[in-house]
Amino acid sequence: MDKLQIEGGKRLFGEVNISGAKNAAVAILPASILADDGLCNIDNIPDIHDVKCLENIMIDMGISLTSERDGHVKINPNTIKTYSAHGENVRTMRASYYLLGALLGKYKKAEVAFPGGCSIGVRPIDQHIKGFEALGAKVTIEHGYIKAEAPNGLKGANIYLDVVSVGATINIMLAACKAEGITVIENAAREPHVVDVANFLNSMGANIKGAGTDVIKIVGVDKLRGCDYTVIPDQIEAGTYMVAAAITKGDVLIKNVIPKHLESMTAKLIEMGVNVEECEDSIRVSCDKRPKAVNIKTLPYPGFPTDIQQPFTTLLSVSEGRSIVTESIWEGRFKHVDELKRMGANIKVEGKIAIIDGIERLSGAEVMATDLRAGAALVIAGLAAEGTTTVTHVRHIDRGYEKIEEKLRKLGASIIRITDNREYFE
Ligand SMILES: CC(=O)N[C@H]1[C@@H](OP(=O)(O)OP(=O)(O)OC[C@H]2O[C@@H](n3ccc(=O)[nH]c3=O)[C@H](O)[C@@H]2O)O[C@H](CO)[C@@H](O)[C@@H]1O
Ligand SMILES: C=C(OP(=O)(O)O)C(=O)O
Repeated sequence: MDKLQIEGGKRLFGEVNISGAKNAAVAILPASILADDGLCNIDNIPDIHDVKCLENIMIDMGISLTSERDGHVKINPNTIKTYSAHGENVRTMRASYYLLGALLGKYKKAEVAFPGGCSIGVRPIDQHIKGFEALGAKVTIEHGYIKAEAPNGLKGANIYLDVVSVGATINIMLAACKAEGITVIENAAREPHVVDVANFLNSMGANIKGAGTDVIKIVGVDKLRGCDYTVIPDQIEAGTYMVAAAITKGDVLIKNVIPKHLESMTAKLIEMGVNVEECEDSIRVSCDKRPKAVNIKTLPYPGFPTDIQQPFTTLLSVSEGRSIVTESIWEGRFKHVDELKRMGANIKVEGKIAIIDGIERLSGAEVMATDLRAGAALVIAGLAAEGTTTVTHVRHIDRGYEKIEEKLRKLGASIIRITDNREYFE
């Protein structure tokens, strides 16, 4: 199993390019199934493990998918041979649940194994099921599979989500864009990736309005066609490099971003005394002093993203004063705290709250990535710590970060990947 070994204490300088957004790409790939004719040419697909899993699932289903250089993927979905998706790849990732909405929307039947994803708390899909049922589908759960079918077709409906759910909002959009009549999703998620998927579907000929607000209106259309599309940049990868620049007292230009998507993170860094300069499609983060403690509460967009909470916790662990972090989306998203404590952090978790008393410096240790962003948080800790940090279970990080050690090395970090006990420098 791969490990990342980091010699801490190097300030990060230079430029880093942000890849396409994981949580948009993993929805747009299954959304391409909805094309009735023509090819989907999608650019800026990140080179990450979750994308490879999804591509393999789709290829196994008979879909013609070629992944070309530089994040370009070409898809002809109409060679599909089955409406059933199963196997290890489906069960290990979260976003395989989007195959349900896409298959149901196009073929009116779908059978998909229960999804996996980060172990960050209970991850129900009741709102997805409620949405499919409101559109007229019969949904059953048997032998580890979710089966949805609508032999008489899907009909538009008004759906009020009981919780703001990214997955349910996107899955309902996928199922509804070819349903008969109008679907309205109320209390919809407003994340940039929700908007990106709506824009992709509209480029295919769908009629979706209101994405980015909490009311989305979908007027069903008869046919969708392939299109050319470019996935938005990953706001969480960008946030991760923003934190890495701040914690190492570096100066980094983070390129290929949409600064608007980063506003909640930018505001917190400025509150901490970090310098942030916004340009048109890049953001420069520099820091010349120890950041100040702040309080953070995770919320659905445009609030502070839960997915960047763990990297920020690392930064707060070496900031001056006491910070309170409230995680209000996932009840199990503090697993990185025990690992940070191995590095000397002074953090107490009480239910949804972490109380962090900043220390001067972390000390390197062997720590385990328990999930994707916990892994990123520990890499960031290693960059700032005194001595050597070894982060194990790197496969979690590889799910969502493209070439993390390569990008950090280019910024001056001392980081190597150890594979099967052999070190390699790419
Ligand atoms: C692949 C992907 O895009 N993953 C993201 C997606 O996950 P995911 O789509 O799984 O997260 P949701 O937005 O659905 O979950 C938000 C909250 O709603 C609850 N809930 C959700 C669905 C449901 O049917 N019932 C229910 O109660 C969840 O327990 C959670 O407390 O959004 C999360 C919240 O921004 C992010 O952390 C994940 O990175
Ligand atoms: C929780 C995350 O991913 P997933 O929903 O795919 O597990 C994440 O990207 O931080």
